[in-house]
Amino acid sequence: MLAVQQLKRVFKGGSAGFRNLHFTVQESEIIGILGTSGCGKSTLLRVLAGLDQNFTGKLKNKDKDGKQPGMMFQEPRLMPWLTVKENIGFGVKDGAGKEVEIQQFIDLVGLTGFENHYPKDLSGGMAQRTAIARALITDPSVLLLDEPFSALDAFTKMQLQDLLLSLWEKRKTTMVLVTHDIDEALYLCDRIFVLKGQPGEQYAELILDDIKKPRQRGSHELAERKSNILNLLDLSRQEAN
Ligand SMILES: Nc1ncnc2c1ncn2[C@@H]1O[C@H](COP(=O)(O)OP(=O)(O)OP(=O)(O)O)[C@@H](O)[C@H]1O
Repeated sequence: MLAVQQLKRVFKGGSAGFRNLHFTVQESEIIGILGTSGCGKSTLLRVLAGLDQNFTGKLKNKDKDGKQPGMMFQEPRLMPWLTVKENIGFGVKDGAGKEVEIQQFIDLVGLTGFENHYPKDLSGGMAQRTAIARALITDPSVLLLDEPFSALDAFTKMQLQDLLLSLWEKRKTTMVLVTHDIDEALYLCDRIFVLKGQPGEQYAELILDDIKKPRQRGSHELAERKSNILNLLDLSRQEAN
């Protein structure tokens, strides 16, 4: 679904981005990207999304039907003059099934009854539900998520993680999730890439597909992996010093 080889993006004047990235994302996988601040995670997602073309190396980001990735950000980026229904349907071509399809996505993300609300009348969690539906309705090859829940309170965050998981169970959408939240990555992901340095480079890959989903938050298994990741991040800090 997604493959990169020797991928590199640095900015003018040598400002850090990332370099030496090689990975492949298989259909239906959820990949986590973890790394200390400034190691190029958001830059990487922009390149994967096709929003930044100033990279070197190889990038394959379209599926066999030519579909492109979809993107979701920390803030919902809804159009304030459009209702929930109109925001979700914005990128959908007009046609006989359009209304039904929009309603299906509204139901899927738990916004039934809020179709005609405007963004200003939504909670942060509801706005992100709208953003998830808007991203998924275009049936992207891969859903790229840039810290999608980091602005939400802990309770809403867990609800939306569960929503994402239930959508994945129903639709098996391939996802790449950039997050600062190690617990979130452990709860959702099949593999986690740890980046380090400036420019960021691939430092480690953790494989979690042996732990069945839905996972138990705070379980012994996840706690063990968490301490693993913390060690990796501590090591990367020591090396940087
Ligand atoms: N448009 C730009 N021009 C110059 N430098 C940039 C630009 N965008 C990002 N950078 C630099 O690239 C590096 C990586 O930025 P990026 O936002 O991708 O990191 P990040 O890992 O997502 O950080 P954080 O976790 O803090 O969000 C930073 O050092 C940043 O200063």
